[in-house]
Amino acid sequence: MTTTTTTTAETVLDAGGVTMRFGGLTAVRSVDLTVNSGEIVGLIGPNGAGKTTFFNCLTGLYIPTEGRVTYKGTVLPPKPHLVTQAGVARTFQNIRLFSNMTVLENVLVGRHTRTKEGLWSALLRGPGFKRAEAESRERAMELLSFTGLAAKADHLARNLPYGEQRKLEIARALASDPGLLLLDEPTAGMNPQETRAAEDLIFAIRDQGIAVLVIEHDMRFIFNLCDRVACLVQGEKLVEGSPEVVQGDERVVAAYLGTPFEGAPGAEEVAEVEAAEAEASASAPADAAPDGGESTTRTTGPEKETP
Ligand SMILES: Nc1ncnc2c1ncn2[C@@H]1O[C@H](COP(=O)(O)OP(=O)(O)OP(=O)(O)O)[C@@H](O)[C@H]1O
Repeated sequence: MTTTTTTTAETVLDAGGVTMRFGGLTAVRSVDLTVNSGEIVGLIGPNGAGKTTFFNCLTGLYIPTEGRVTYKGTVLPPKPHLVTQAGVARTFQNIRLFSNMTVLENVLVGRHTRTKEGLWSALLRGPGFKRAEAESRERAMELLSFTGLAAKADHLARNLPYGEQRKLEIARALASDPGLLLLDEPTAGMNPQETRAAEDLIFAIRDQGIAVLVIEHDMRFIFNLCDRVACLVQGEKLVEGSPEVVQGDERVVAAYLGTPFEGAPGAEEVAEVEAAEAEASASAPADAAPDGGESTTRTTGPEKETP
């Protein structure tokens, strides 16, 4: 299903007709999605549905084969650092911290897109650089307090427990002062307590005026957190709506359980394969296996041993 999106003054992200092909594989097919200010939007879908590929198209890691992506009405440049500079920050499915740097240093790295001091100023450590450095440290410490990591500012990132490493990734993303934050599986590997804390943190980020788009497999988390949810299946947007609408949609349930329904992307191909298999097993003698091995015809009852 594709919905018509209307650009309003409130639209932060507007992705229209985004398609990404890798050779013969269409990983994302003509996906439209908007995120408005004050919103937390969820992106769900089974493994391989194209969620991360779609994120990569939004953040300049991939240049979409077709479609366009705008942030606050301006087309996003096709380079990750320029996308960050424009106001879109992200975290990754696999944590990407500088593990041998301290927690504070990791956040300072995320701050560099917002500092204007050049290389010479940094090397000569002039007054402009010192002032900018002090401001960056102050902002970084604020973010560490906001994410609950201030007491660990001097710890090496690699020594943080897993849940805190994920929080640190978020703090680092926030250091670029984004208007939109993209989170790719922020609770992956977390225990229930850490997941609840992550939920509170994302609500707090939204309350600071940052729109959020989040990919997640934990359905309870996503339906509790999001104002709107879109479900991708085999690269296409299948359903979009409120958490109540999406979780009650039989097509979403079927996609997760792997049961294709009429009209689902790929359902026709699955039906064809099933019909061909049924025809082949109907025409083959039950006790004959074409390759001389075991017959593929299965009976429903317990198999009897032949004497
Ligand atoms: N760089 C690439 N080159 C070729 N194929 C790719 C590439 N990246 C992704 N794909 C393919 O695109 C499809 C979508 O993958 P993607 O990782 O976007 O799915 P996903 O919904 O994020 O899955 P998961 O929930 O498992 O992370 C998959 O078939 C994947 O193998």
